[in-house]
Amino acid sequence: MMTNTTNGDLLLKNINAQAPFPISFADLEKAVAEKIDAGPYGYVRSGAGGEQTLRNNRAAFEKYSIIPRFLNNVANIDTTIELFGKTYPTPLLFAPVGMNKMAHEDGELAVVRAANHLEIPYIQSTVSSYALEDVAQAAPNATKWFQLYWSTNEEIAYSMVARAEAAGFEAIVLTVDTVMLGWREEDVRNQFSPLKLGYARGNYVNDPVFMASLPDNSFESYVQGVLQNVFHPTLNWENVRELKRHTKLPILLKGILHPEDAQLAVDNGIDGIIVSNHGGRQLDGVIGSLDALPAIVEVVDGQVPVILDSGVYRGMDALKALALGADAVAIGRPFVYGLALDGQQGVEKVMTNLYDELKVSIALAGATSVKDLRNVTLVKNNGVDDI
Ligand SMILES: Cc1cc2nc3c(=O)[nH]c(=O)nc-3n(C[C@H](O)[C@H](O)[C@H](O)COP(=O)(O)O)c2cc1C
Ligand SMILES: O=C(O)C(=O)c1ccccc1
Repeated sequence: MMTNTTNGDLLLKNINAQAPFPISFADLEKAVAEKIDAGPYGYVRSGAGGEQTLRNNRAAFEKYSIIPRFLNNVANIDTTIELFGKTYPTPLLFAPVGMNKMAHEDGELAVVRAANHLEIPYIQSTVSSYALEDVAQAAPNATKWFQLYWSTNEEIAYSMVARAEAAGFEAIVLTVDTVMLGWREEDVRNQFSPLKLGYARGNYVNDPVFMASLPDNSFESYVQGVLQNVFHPTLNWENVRELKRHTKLPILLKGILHPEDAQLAVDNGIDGIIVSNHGGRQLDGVIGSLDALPAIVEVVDGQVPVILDSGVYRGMDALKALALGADAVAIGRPFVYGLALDGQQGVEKVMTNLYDELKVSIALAGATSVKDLRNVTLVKNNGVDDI
């Protein structure tokens, strides 16, 4: 989308807002901590183990600085991107986040409506509160991708993929970093398990293959069935090749951090890569996802799109990831906080603020488009490394 930056309204509309809405990630987090219970809040906020990965994500963004260029006429900037042959007005995506009823009764329905309104691709989780068919019906025109958690019983995985195809989802995102749940101490502290509380029901109770696999229709059998299937430590490249044979949709792998895995993904005919450490929620002590990006961009070399998530909390973070070669960025916790605070409207506010800051930042860096950001000069550690 060509955006005119001369109207000066981007910040004033927030300053003049009737009901002030938190704008920074820290303020969003604080407001949500005051609004929802400690269990769900801790579940969303926390990282695995000692939260080193969570800190590494932020540290990676904080390490980079821009050396801007001026006198470049930045009155019109183009924030459009293209993915799998479709054009989108912003380089943002909704990362797949499960169990949205933890944040708001409208859950994924509110988020996909926001995605539709803002023309931002929506990635629905396997462990969503609402079924993928209901999400599709809530926003038939939104671009929707389906995030697949492999199932121990692979027929369940294929059944969900077939349902997603039938419901108009346009890509499959196979998450590879969650073959079992990370070591999450905050949830132990709070004795909180959303899976056991039934928040992940949507796609499972509506799946004929899953339901036929249960001994009976009790809630306990359902919970046991999900736990047995959603964690799938045997996942391997042969499964990826099989999945490819089961769908015509493009397949992305989410959670790639090593350039050799990125190379294997391309060699196996994968259509896109999401560089991610799951927002620091899986393995602790992992490289910040932004720090993993450059080596992956190098081996992928434009053959397939590279999307980044984990720690993108403001427009300037998105700018840095795009400047380092990401084709788009996906947003996780910030939209969940918007959802918790004000449903669909809250999601729209959070994503709009992120986008508005990105627009201002592209212009102030002296660039005129997302592609042009690749030419922006970035330095690490304030440029003092070589001194
Ligand atoms: C509450 C919560 C639930 C999540 N559920 C899923 C999921 O079901 N599938 C998945 O692939 N990633 C899931 N993620 C990870 C996100 O897709 C994304 O990788 C991560 O949130 C990005 O980091 P950020 O929160 O720092 O933006 C979840 C993240 C959160 C915070
Ligand atoms: O909480 C998560 O990050 C997540 O991805 C997940 C994975 C499996 C079951 C429930 C949630």
